[in-house]
Amino acid sequence: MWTVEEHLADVLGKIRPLEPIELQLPDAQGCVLVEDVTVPAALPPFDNSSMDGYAVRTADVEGATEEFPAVLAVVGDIAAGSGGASVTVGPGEAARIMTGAPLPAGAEAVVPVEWTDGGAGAGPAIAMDAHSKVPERSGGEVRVHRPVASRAHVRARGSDALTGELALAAGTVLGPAQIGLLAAIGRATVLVRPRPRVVVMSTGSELVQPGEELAPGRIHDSNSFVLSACARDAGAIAYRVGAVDDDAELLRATLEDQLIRADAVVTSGGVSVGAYDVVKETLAGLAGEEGSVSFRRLAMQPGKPQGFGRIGPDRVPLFALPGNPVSCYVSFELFVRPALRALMGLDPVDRTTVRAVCTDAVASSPQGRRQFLRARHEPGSGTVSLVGGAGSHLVKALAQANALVVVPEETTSVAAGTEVDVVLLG
Ligand SMILES: Nc1nc2c(c(=O)[nH]1)N[C@H]1C(S)=C(S)[C@@H](COP(=O)(O)OP(=O)(O)OC[C@H]3O[C@@H](n4cnc5c(N)ncnc54)[C@H](O)[C@@H]3O)O[C@H]1N2
Ligand code: MOO
Repeated sequence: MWTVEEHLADVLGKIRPLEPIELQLPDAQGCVLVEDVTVPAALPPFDNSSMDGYAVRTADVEGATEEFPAVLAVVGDIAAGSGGASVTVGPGEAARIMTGAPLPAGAEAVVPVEWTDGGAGAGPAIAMDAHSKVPERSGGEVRVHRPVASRAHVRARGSDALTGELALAAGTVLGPAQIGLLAAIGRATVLVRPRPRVVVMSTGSELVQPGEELAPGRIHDSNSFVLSACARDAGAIAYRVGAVDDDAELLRATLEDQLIRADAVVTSGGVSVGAYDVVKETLAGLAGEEGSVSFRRLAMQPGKPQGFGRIGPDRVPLFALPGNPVSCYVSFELFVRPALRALMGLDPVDRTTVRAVCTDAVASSPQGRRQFLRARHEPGSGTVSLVGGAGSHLVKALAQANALVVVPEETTSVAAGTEVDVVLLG
C-alpha cells in the first residue's frame, strides 16, 4: 500500500508546469503571469479632473462666498475624451470641465459644480445642465461660491503609476483587479501559463447519460460531470467525453483520439479487481511509446485503488480514479487538483486544512487507512459536523458537504468533541 503522501509526491514529481503562451486578457484570468510587466506610460496619462465642475485659477476665487461670488467668464467646455488643448484659462476665466477630462492650460484647480451656480445665475447648482438641452452653458458666466486650494480635485499625471514602474511581477495570479490594471496600461495580451486542457471520461457499461431512460441494472453517469466540474473549478478547461463501455479496444481508441487535445486525462472506474475492470487491464499493459500507468492501492478510504502514469508520445499525465462516486471525487481533490494547479504554476497546490472540533463521534475507522469523511465546517464556531456515512456511493451527503474530516491511519475511532484536521472544499 502507498501512503497518500507517497502517491501525491509521485504525481507531483512527474508534473511539469505548462509552457507559457501569450493570451488575450480575458482568457488569462486565473492564470499565472510569467513575465514582469512594467508600466509603459504614466497613469493617469495627463492631469485630469476628479469632479464635474469648473477649472479655475485659485487667485480668482480667493474669498468667494455665495453672497459675494467670483464671477468668471466661461471660455471652454471640456468633455472627457476631448484633447482640451485648445482651451487656456486666463485671469478672470474658467472652463467647464467633466470628470476625467484633461485640465486645461492656466487652470490650477477644479471647483465642483455644486460650489457654483452652474452658469444659471440661480444660486447653488446641484448638477450641470445637459449640453444637449442648454448648449449655451458652455459659454457665458459662472458664479463660484467657494475658494479652492491649488490642485484640488485634480488627479495628477502619474499619481497612480509612473512610467517604468513594475505593474505586476512574474508569478502573480491574474484576478479581476490585475486584469484591470493590465488593460489600464494598454496591454491586450500577456504571457501566462495556460489553463490545462483536461479530458474527462467515465468508464462502465452500466452508465447512461442524464436525461436518458434507465434500463434495468443501469445508472446515470455522474462522475464525468463531477470531474469536469472539479477540473473547471481548479482552473482547467474540461472536455467531458462521457461514458465509455467496458471494452478494452473502445477505451484504447477513445484515449488515442482524445490525447491530441489533452494536457491531462482523468478516467473513472475500472481500476479495482473485477473481471471487467478494463481501465486497469488496458492501461497496465501499455509499453514503450504508449507510456505507462501504474496501479496501486492507497492507504486511504475512500479512494483505495488508483492508477497514475503518463501516456502517449507526449507523456500526458493520466489519472485512473476509482468509480465509486465519492472515491472518485475525493481522489480528484487530493491528487488531480494539485496536479492541475502545478501544471498552471499555481502555489500552493493543496486545499486548505484547518483544525476544528468535531461535533460527532466516529464509531469506527479502518485501521491503517486515512479516512476522509464528508462534513460541514462552520468557520464561525470552529466546529465540523459529519454528513452521511462512510459509504463511497453516498452522493446526496457529498452534495451537502463543504469539507472532509481527516481520520488518521492509526486512529480507529474519534470521540465527539475531539479536534480534527479538516480539508476545506472550495
Ligand atoms: N473485491 C474487491 N472489490 C472491490 C475492492 C476491493 O479491494 N476488492 N475495492 C472497492 C473499492 S474501495 C472501490 S473504490 C471500487 C473501485 O472500483 P472501480 O474503480 O473498478 O469502479 P467500478 O467497478 O467501475 O465502479 C464502482 C462503483 O461506482 C459506480 N460508478 C462507476 N462509474 C460511475 C459513474 N461514472 N457515475 C456514477 N457511478 C459510477 C459503479 O456503478 C459501481 O457501483 O471497487 C470496490 N470493489
Ligand atoms: O476506496 Mo473505495 O474508494 O473505499 O470506495
